[in-house]
Amino acid sequence: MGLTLAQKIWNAHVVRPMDSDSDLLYVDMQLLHEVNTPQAFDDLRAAGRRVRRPDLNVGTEDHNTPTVAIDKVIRDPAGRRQTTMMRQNCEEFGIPLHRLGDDTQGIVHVIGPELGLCRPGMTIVCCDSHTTTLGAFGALAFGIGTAQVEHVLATQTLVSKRPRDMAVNITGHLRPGVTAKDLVLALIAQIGTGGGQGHVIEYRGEALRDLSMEARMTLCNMSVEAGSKAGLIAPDKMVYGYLKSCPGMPQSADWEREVAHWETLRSDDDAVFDKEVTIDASTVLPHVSWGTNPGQSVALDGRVPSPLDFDDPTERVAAERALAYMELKPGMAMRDISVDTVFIGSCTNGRIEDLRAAATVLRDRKVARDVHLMIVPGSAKVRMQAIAEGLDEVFREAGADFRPAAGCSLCAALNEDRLRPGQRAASTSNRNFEGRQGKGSRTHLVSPPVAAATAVAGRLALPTDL
Ligand SMILES: CC(C)[C@H](C(=O)O)[C@@H](O)C(=O)O
Ligand code: SF4
Repeated sequence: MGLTLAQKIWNAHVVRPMDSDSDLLYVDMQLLHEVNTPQAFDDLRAAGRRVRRPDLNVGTEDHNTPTVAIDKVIRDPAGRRQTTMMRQNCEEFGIPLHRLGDDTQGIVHVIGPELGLCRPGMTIVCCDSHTTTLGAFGALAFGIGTAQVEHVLATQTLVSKRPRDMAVNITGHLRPGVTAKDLVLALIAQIGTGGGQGHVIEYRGEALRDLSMEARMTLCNMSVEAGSKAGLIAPDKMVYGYLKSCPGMPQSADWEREVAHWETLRSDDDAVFDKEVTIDASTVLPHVSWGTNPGQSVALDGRVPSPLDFDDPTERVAAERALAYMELKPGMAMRDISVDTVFIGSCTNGRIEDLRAAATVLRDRKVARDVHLMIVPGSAKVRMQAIAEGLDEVFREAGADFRPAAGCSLCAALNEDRLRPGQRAASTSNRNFEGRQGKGSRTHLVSPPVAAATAVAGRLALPTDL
């Protein structure tokens, strides 16, 4: 029987089997940020251990860091403490750190690719659930907890449960104006937030070949919102083209050899997946979430559903609760929902292509008077690129708040950027749980073009509505 891509990568990294369902895996790269890591370093220190391969660990500062006044002391005490510890820990253990203010700093999942830290066939872990993003490069990349971080620091290996395999077959092609964000929201609405539980999703199908690296990263990023361990896409020319210009890549003959190896990284024709679903990309419309999990999403053309629309009792109760929290009435047109905040950023949609898409909509237009449009680049590099292309001018002219520093910002409200209770945002991020953007805040997940159009209209809107 043939093997799936995920199985091939997994098998190539098994140091030794542990028990019937888990293996000790070699980890090619561990990425770190300031949340969830201080404890791992403390425990390492307490056990008198060193970091086995400081060269295969890389840190950044992203969750707690401010996006304004970055030259001042971080005001929030928790943020200040975690960032300080990150700096001390990386210094003490010899791990390279991309600090706030550096040209290479940014959200961990955005800088990983930029710095050429992820290549096809690698195993990559990070103390963060959206590590799945890096599956866009044909790597097996997933989030781990604090105790596992310590284990990887000490040994560069990890005990992990063998995942099952799920194929998401994407047929057809996305319509103009429909993005990878819409595709993944539609997928999660179809399979549910537990649809990928225990599985690695491999996205397959011709439609993928049209998708840019940014779009593929958006898709893989949100795989975790379907409950999956990882999401990946077999590498192709698009991946090689992206990587070619990244730092540290092999040159000439070595590069050719590497590419020849990457070409073998695909599922065998007779590989068997434990689960398989199909989604026709040509039927996907721009999507927006109405509830408090990413699966509670509908087409923007649609209406807020009624709990009675759900046959499953658990889903019905969840819908009732979500509608109460979101203060929405069944049957209301999604387009009639007005917002006071729009956030464009995060590891889902804070890349240059996302900022370009927003700028295309905002050019020669103004943000609605009562709306605060906050645009936070995913990395310092994205920010510099946006400025080089004059996007910052477009944002300023439109009345948007283009932040001078990169980070997670309003995606998780772990720094000073947060909504007040009752505020409502359209957000290009990935999670819309209760209180995600601040206590009592309400979030509608959208794509970058919809976010920009919504900022102009003051209510959920498509660019074609303007
Ligand atoms: C803080 C971090 C551990 C968390 C995650 O794991 O995803 C965060 O990035 C998030 O998006 O909620
Ligand atoms: S941008 Fe949001 S989802 Fe991504 S790592 Fe940061 S907090 Fe998590």
